[in-house]
Amino acid sequence: MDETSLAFCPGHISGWFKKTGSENSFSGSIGGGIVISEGVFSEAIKADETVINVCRIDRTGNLISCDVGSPPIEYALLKLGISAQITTKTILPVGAGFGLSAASLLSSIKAVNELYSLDICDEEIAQIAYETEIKFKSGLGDVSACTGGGYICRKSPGMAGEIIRRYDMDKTISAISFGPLATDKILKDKYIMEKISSAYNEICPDTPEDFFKASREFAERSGLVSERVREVLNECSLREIPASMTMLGEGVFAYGEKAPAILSKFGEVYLMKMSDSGFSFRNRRE
Ligand SMILES: Nc1ncnc2c1ncn2[C@@H]1O[C@H](COP(=O)(O)OP(=O)(O)O)[C@@H](O)[C@H]1O
Ligand SMILES: CC(C)(COP(=O)(O)O)[C@@H](O)C(=O)O
Repeated sequence: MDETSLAFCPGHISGWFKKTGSENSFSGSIGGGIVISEGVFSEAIKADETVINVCRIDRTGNLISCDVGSPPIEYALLKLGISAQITTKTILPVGAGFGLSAASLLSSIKAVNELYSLDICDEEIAQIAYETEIKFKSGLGDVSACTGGGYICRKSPGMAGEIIRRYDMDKTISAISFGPLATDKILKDKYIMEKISSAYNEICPDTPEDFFKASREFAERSGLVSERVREVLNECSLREIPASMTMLGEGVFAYGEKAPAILSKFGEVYLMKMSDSGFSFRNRRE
């Protein structure tokens, strides 16, 4: 049997963010988010040609569907000068604001690092993932977020940026998605990005409730809340359930035990917790 290497990276839901750098350069972002227990598993096998299978699985790990190809991961492997067959697996929808492009990059690079004994340290792995994200405009701050766990506040951008991580978010986090918002298109839209910038409020909440309050205030000011998202947020407000919009996806994430029942009226509910840790190697087998 072929040698297989498995790594995992948690996803990251941004509650608020602001792009940093000059108008046409994407140096990263500052903002707040939650590193979540659901994310991406990447399984790598040595191969002469790179093939990336992007798969959805159900809660029990059964495959639902797979697509072939992930330009960011293909690019990262090319930069490393290696080829591999990689299968990424996640229960979460792609492009829906769960930071899966960053998670799939980090878990895939970590997996091939072990597979080929490349001896690249975690900081370098994150740097490659970060540069790839910026190049493809598939994310700005998710890579730095997923180098650790917690609900976080990124005070400065990039891999050397200052991040405050808090860990007292113990209750269930639930989320629904109405569909994707293409991160690269939004990041290239000058009008939307200006609105997002002016919605930004420099804040570092120190309780889960304040985290959701700050997220909600940003979402309201950002102009990104759709009719469908608004309906769910209103329903949550009525029941005093902390909730906001998943950045950048047309969806809602909410906090606490009352939330799943309310969200389930609107769509499939994804249940998760805050993750205490970032990306990691899982195992290698023959
Ligand atoms: N699970 C995954 N496995 C492999 N590649 C992925 C995965 N999720 C996202 N990507 C890649 O990243 C690109 C952009 O994703 P993006 O819209 O930023 O999603 P997200 O909001 O989940 O981060 C996708 O078109 C795909 O090429
Ligand atoms: C909000 C976003 C720019 C994109 O997040 P996603 O759509 O999940 O890739 C994120 O990377 C951030 O900088 O906060």
